[in-house]
Amino acid sequence: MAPVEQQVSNPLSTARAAEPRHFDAVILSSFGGPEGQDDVIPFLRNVTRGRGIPDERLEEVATHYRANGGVSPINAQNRALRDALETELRDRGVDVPLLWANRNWDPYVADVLTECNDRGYRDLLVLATSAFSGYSSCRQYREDYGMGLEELGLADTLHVEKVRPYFDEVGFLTPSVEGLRDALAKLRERTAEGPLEVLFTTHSVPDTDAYASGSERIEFEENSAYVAQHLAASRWIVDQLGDAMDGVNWQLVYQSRSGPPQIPWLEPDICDVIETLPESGVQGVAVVPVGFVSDHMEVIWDLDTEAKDAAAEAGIEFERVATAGTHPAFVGALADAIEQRLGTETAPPRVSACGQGTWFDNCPADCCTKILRGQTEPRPTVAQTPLDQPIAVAMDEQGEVIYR
Ligand SMILES: CC1=C(CCC(=O)O)c2cc3nc(cc4[nH]c(cc5[nH]c(cc1n2)c(C)c5CCC(=O)O)c(CCC(=O)O)c4C)C(CCC(=O)O)=C3C
Ligand SMILES: [Fe+2]
Repeated sequence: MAPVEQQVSNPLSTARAAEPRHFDAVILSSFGGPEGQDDVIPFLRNVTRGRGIPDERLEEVATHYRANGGVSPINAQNRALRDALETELRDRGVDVPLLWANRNWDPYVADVLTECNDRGYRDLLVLATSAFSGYSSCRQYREDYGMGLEELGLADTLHVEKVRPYFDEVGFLTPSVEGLRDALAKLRERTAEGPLEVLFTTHSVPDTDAYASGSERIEFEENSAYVAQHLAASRWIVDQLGDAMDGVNWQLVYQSRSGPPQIPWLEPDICDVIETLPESGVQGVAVVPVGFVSDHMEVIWDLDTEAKDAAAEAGIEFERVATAGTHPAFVGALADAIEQRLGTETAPPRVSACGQGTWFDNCPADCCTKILRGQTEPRPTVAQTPLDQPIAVAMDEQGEVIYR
């Protein structure tokens, strides 16, 4: 568990909180995935529209889905998460409908916005299945809704906000702590006293995305909110394990790179690292997909197939830790975050287990900006704090919030 002094909200977390308000509905918002062989190519075209992903990469990724019957596990996982969260909210007496929408597959964001409008839901709270700051993980969700509203002519009718990135929630990190403890115990049984390695893994992104993540007004480790948050989450998980980490090295690695080879993405790649582990005598590797919330295709293919094969090739033992999925601690943390936005009487304080304070409810306008090819300005976006408004960037030693 987090140290006791972290169990209360701090001034930075409070300064970054939006005023609690009424929402007519919560929309669990995700990536989406194909549900059969015929969906695979249309889905991949949706994902890569205007992104310059080479055709060979698309064909390669298609084979991952094809091998699984053309079905991504992600939709079933999101249905399960929606059901679990719906039950949790009902058990808490929080009366708010929970809908589900995707960026790249049915049910699409625009269709769900239309449905909300038809049902008279005007104030909507988006909850993304992504825990970290970053263009793909946070801002793009705000753009999905900004563009959807504009397309439908509903920008003045519907009001959309988004739940903050929740990478620093105890409830999000707990499943990884439990899973890593089990994985290390299993590896110990199979490797006697030899050194072990823990690889925390997340989606690689182009360097330009990584260094644009967060706001330029805030300083981050490695100059990247995306990298800094993953490092903080990984360190916190390691700290919780205590003695179980004796003789165990850890590092943050990246997976699922795409895009043309001449464009730099975050490194090192997980499989490249696994290859070199025998050189330092490592006998077993535990892989923690800290960057993902469910065991979707990028987890079961890139880790359970490719990384596992790389470990076998290197002659070392392999364990992959489960993602948060529908773990009760995670579902509870998501329900807490919703209650905080609604301002219910039972809403717990905002607690950042591994950051200086929780992230912004409404991201600064300069957060994770990305101008896509053929554009001259950022796309329409919801749920942000205008540029001319100061933001809470840090907290000094006296606990005073610094604005910039
Ligand atoms: C940061 C990040 C997350 C984590 C945050 C989050 O969870 O949102 C994530 C999640 C996911 N990515 C997924 C799938 C894909 N991502 C692709 C492409 C890309 N991802 C990127 C980044 C991320 N992606 C980027 C910078 C690209 C390049 C093109 C672009 O800028 O858009 C491509 C195109 C082909 C390829 O190049 O691989 C596919 C098929 C699935 C679904 C898995 C399933 O079906 O179970 C999920 C959950
Ligand atoms: Fe992706």
